Amino acid sequence: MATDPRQGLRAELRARRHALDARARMAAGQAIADALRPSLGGYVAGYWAVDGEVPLLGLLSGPQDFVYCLPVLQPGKRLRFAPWRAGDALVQNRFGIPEPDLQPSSLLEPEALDHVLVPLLGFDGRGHRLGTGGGYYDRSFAFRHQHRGAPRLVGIGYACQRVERLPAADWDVPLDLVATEKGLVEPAQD
Ligand SMILES: Nc1nc2c(c(=O)[nH]1)N(C=O)[C@@H](CNc1ccc(C(=O)N[C@@H](CCC(=O)O)C(=O)O)cc1)CN2
Ligand SMILES: Nc1ncnc2c1ncn2[C@@H]1O[C@H](COP(=O)(O)OP(=O)(O)OP(=O)(O)O)[C@@H](O)[C@H]1O
Repeated sequence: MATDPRQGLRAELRARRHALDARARMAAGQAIADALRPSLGGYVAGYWAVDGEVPLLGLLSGPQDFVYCLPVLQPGKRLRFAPWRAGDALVQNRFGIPEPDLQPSSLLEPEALDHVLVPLLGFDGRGHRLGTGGGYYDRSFAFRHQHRGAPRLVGIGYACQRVERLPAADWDVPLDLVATEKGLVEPAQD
């Protein structure tokens, strides 16, 4: 949307992320994987990092007490999720992001997940998130407005993506936690 006041902020936050070199990104991904691993179990949705996002593949090395899943685009700008292990088949979606090549009947609904590692461009201390602007996560996890149970939504970002306060929209689904290379951020109440 050309008039979305968040667009300028998205460009600024994207530039901050691109300023990090590959080494810093890998180190951040490893630190975040190490910090989160002990708390993970069941079905865990990750993502295939693109555009300088925090890489999560560190989660897949070493012992794993959870089933790692990747998002799969659905009609209506929603997401479902597919278990994925290194070596499993991938196809590119319309944004050029690899996703598992599974029959629709094998995909998991968002409600079936235990933890969701949510990619973000920006976050604030209240657990509000700025994403790429498609509303995919907000739409898919809108049920969290009604009940605060599982899945646990964990934003994944670099510390430099924190802003003082994001303009919150009605449809924003707040994060339960944000993980950065500098540690875990527990959202504060207003
Ligand atoms: N790694 C990763 N996977 C993800 C997301 C994400 O943010 N990161 N998503 C999080 O939602 C979903 C995909 N959402 C996306 C939304 C917009 C664009 C994008 O590039 N938009 C272009 C416009 C392209 C077009 O409309 O054809 C743009 O903004 O310039 C990409 C992915 C699911 N998978
Ligand atoms: N629950 C919902 N139902 C219908 N539309 C929604 C819902 N949540 C978000 N949207 C729509 O999605 C659009 C994009 O939302 P927003 O800018 O918050 O995306 P985002 O969180 O940055 O993106 P993403 O989750 O894909 O990374 C908005 O125009 C909004 O109207």
